[in-house]
Amino acid sequence: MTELLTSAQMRGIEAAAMASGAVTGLDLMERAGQGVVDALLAMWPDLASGVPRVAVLCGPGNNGGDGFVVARLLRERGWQVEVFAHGAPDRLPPDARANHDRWLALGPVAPLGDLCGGFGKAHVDLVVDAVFGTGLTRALDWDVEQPLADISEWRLKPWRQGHTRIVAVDVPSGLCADSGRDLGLRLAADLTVTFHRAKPGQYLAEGPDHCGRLVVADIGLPPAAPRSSQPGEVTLVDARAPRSALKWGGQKYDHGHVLVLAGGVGQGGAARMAARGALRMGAGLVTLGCPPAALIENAAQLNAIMLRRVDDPAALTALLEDRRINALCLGPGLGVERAAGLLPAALAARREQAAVFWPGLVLDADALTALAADPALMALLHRNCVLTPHRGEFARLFPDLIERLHAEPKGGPVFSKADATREAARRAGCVVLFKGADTVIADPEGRCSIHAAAYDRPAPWLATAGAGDVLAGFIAGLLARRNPAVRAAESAAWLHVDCARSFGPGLIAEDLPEELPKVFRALGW
Ligand SMILES: NC(=O)C1=CN([C@@H]2O[C@H](COP(=O)(O)OP(=O)(O)OC[C@H]3O[C@@H](n4cnc5c(N)ncnc54)[C@H](O)[C@@H]3O)[C@@H](O)[C@H]2O)[C@@H](O)CC1
Ligand SMILES: [K+]
Repeated sequence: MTELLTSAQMRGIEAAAMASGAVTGLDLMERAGQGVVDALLAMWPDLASGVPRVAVLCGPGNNGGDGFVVARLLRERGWQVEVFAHGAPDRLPPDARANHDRWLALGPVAPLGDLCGGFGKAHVDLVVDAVFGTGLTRALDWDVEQPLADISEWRLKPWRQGHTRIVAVDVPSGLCADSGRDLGLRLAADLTVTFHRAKPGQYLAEGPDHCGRLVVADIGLPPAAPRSSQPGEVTLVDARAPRSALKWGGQKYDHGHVLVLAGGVGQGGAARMAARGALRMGAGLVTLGCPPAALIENAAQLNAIMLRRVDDPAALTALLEDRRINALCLGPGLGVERAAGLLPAALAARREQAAVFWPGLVLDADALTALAADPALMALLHRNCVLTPHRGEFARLFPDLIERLHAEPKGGPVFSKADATREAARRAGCVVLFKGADTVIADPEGRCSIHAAAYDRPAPWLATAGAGDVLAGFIAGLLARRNPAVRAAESAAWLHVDCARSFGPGLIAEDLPEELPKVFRALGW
């Protein structure tokens, strides 16, 4: 898992490094500026061969300080650099002020407001956005928003010659680094160079759409000791996540038995896709449990997946006497009424071996709607449950949290999807996987991770009917294989996107489980 750092955590690490005497603020600022220059030259090597014209936009804090360093380093390369600043120099923090003054020996500083209307007919190769970084505390005022908006518009003018590239220092100005929420974002970047570690806001909400390519520059801050994620931290689900799906041998009963509960006649497709997902994920056995009237329909469609009749809660309780069933999936195509009926029996299932434990339980779709309608059920959730709401289901379950998430952001850092998911998991007492292009997974102890289908992992084809049913099945499969709930959710989210990316355009939900063998092979398994 890759560590992500909020603004407050970043400030803490910087302060600790400076207090230890290992670095000074000026060292860090110089390395940050150098990191931006290195990254932009690596992305656009053609710029190095000419004498590019650059506009550097500097703000009133240390982000602006980084901008003054970039301006100086580019000027020293012989580039034509103009600097525009927002705020009075005598109010700059000391390191930013020092770099402002160093720049003054090389060139003037014009007010940011001079950019209203854009650059006119001038040709500009590169704009460096160093107005606000992690210190953004409120929405942009119009006197900052206007010039940034004007540059955005100016870029699209048909009479302009050549391409103007935008590099954002740390985050595009107006993006909340913690939440990815828009606090007056007007200028999307082609490249964002962030420092030490990426920030949650670069993966959440509006972040990925506005950062362009994301590069993390090392500025010599000490690395955190390697360890698994801790309460209060946010991590990024990375390519190490799918390891929990790896099979090491054993016979089918060693890999668990998933029971997927299905709904009535004509409603079985979603549950069958979930079951197929669980089976391909390596569960030793998968059984579909449906009402008697739907047996023929399901029997006609299933081979490796077993079929059992589950009429009602009593039948489910009886079936769960089979102690080999160690994971359940409720929701896809189940029907809200049947879900409400079966949920108490599913939640009551316990196993006693060395200690009491609960079978893994994925609650999706109709099971979430049933859960939202009956708060008493919420109290029965246990730590082997995984709730997989999309935004609408999350709103039914936690209306106050969605209201906070949708409220117009005023001050920063803004309440984020990570905050909302973490609070939901705490209340539910189980793992919550809040779906989206920015999927967030949290456990009741406050651990939180993000899986973003963005940057080098976009998966727009996943927006297709039934994709969520397969994800529920993937999680159930990994739970049956005795993965902790949070790890099952993270691995499933990663593999789900990988399947979509491996299949590519034209994907339908049925393709996702069938793509898993190819994805596993590509992982070298
Ligand atoms: N934390 C670190 O370890 C490092 C930080 N560095 C840079 O420092 C940045 C953070 O610097 P700061 O904390 O000074 O924060 P910023 O430079 O992002 O901005 C803070 C300043 O802007 C003002 N402000 C905030 N929101 C405003 C708004 N909407 N309208 C007008 N003024 C507003 C604040 O009052 C403050 O004066 C990082 O993004 C990064 O670029 C780097 O120099 C390297 C090391
Ligand atoms: K910025």
